[in-house]
Amino acid sequence: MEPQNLEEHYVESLSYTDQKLHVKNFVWSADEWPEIKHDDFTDGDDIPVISLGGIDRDDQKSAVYNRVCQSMVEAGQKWGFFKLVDHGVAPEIVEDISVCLNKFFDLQMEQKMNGGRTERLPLGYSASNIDYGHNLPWAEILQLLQSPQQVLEFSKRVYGDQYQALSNAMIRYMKALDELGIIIMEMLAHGLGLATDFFTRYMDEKEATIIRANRYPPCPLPDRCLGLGSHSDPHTLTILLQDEVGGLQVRNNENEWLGIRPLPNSFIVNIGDTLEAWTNGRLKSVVHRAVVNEERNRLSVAYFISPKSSAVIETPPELMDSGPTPTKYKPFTWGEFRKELLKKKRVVGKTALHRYLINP
Ligand SMILES: O=C(O)CCC(=O)C(=O)O
Ligand SMILES: [Fe+2]
Repeated sequence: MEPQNLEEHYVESLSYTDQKLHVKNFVWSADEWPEIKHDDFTDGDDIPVISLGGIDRDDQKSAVYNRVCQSMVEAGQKWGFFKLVDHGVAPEIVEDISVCLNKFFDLQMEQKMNGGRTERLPLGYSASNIDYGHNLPWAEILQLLQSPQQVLEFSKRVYGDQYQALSNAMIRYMKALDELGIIIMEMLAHGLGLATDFFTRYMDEKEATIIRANRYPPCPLPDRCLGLGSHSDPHTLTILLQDEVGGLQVRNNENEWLGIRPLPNSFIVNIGDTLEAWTNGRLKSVVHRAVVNEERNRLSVAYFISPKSSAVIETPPELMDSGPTPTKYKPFTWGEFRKELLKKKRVVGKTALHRYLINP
């Protein structure tokens, strides 16, 4: 069918009961149209795979611990991304959250809207992001704080007294990912020659850690729409779960888009803007996006890890450069950066950190 005809199709999966949307409402500006498809992968050209098999956190002098820390830092420098296997999160925890989130997204819109995002609380469920006006994401989104209380409240609003399956799955998953996040942050610090607790000493409170589930419905016009446009993650570290469908693409050092092949039982780990600044640009926060496909729903779950709001993001002496400008960024607190982010509707590409650059 011609794109013009497809554009007239009604998009039930992303329409609210009082707001009917058609494919044409989701067509992006032509310069953003993806040239590679959700399942275009290049053999031998993908982000590194790192295994935590045999890692003992309490034996930081061991050769294997040091080798894996080094490979994490190298991946963070070169790609900003890696796949993590043998990560120690129980398969049933991952299975459970995937099943519960897919069931949630399968509900009728009216029921999902009981947990809808409101002006007061910019979290909860939303179909796309209508307030962007144009370049609308082809995605349903559920965002919640790492707060068992908020998760329970949300589950009860959607499911009434049947709330426990979703809230239990989410609370368990968040706890497991907090633990994994600490291990990774310790290993990155160690690999950079910093005290192992250099980052994690600010991470005992989880007030600003967020879970975001994205479900991308089948799209009749995937070469003109995007699930999520090109962006970098503003937080410190992202641990992303993606199903087997494919759609995550990362921009490499040659500015080309690269499809990330789904790998069973793995997570994708990527460096956020805050960690790039904290490490004086040693670790890179890299632009990525999600493309959609004609046939299948795709689920991804991003866990955005952050320090507490009062943490000062400031380059440690070990990572300063020689020469007249030893640091690239002015110090800032995560809380201040986060407040700025919340004011913006959308951050395109990699622009959020620029105002802290010493030499813009
Ligand atoms: O769906 C994906 O693979 C990417 C999700 C993502 O980048 C995000 O939620 O920030
Ligand atoms: Fe992202």
